[in-house]
Amino acid sequence: MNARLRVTGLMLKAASRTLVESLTQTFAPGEMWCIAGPNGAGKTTLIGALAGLSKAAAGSVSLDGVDLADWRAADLARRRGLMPQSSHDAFDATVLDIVMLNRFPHLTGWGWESEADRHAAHAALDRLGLAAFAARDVLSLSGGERQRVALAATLCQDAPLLLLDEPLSHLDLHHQIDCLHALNAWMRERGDTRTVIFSCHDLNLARRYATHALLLDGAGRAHAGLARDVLSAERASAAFGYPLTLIREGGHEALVPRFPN
Ligand SMILES: Nc1ncnc2c1ncn2[C@@H]1O[C@H](COP(=O)(O)OP(=O)(O)OP(=O)(O)O)[C@@H](O)[C@H]1O
Repeated sequence: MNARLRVTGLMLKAASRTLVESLTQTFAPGEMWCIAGPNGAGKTTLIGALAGLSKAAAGSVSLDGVDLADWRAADLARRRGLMPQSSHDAFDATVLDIVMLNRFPHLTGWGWESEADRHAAHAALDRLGLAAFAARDVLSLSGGERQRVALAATLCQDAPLLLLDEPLSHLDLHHQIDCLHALNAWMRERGDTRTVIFSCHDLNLARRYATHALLLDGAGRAHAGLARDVLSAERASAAFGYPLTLIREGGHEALVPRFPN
């Protein structure tokens, strides 16, 4: 089961501002894409359009050759998972129940969860080091713990296309790396049939873990390609309006700001 997302001539606007002028790109199975760019560049807007939640000013987005607007909601939910930037919990619920909610597209018959759904939820919690949290009230979690639960829920949906809006924003470095490892492992175990698209402000994590990057410059331009080519010191400096330099040390690379003296 894989998914091929195709964007053709996509134009995105916010009021009178053009966020993306014209984007044509395929997001293929086995690829992990990072959407990067300065605040307000349009990362969340783009993810909304890729998910089929918001309408573009022009162009189209198709999944497996079918325009997103033509998908039945239930079928689309089995094909793409979306992790929004934040989760708002209004009621008490256990972490396990929250994760299990994302099995909804797979339920059949009377809509009761099966043993397989329960197993998938526990496996997703295990994958993100959250097994001990299964019975905890979701309202008692810290921001970072809640974010990892949201990622576990999205993985539990087991859709071929995952769209993750800043999945690492509340996490410390250790958990950021653990989550990217977990995503990588999830993709590999499924024979690189899955496509992951996530937005992220940490260019070094993106360079290390993403196969591809889409860099929005906030002025309508979007650079797409292999992560290390797109997130170069030159391109990133221009997009973020701050001089960056690439340093190399013992086989590691990092983009660092050139702080003024
Ligand atoms: N209804 C609206 N009217 C005017 N501008 C809007 C509206 N909705 C969104 N915008 C603007 O669109 C731009 C893109 O927003 P978006 O949330 O996609 O940016 P982002 O790249 O995800 O930013 P961040 O890194 O801060 O999360 C922002 O400048 C935002 O203020």
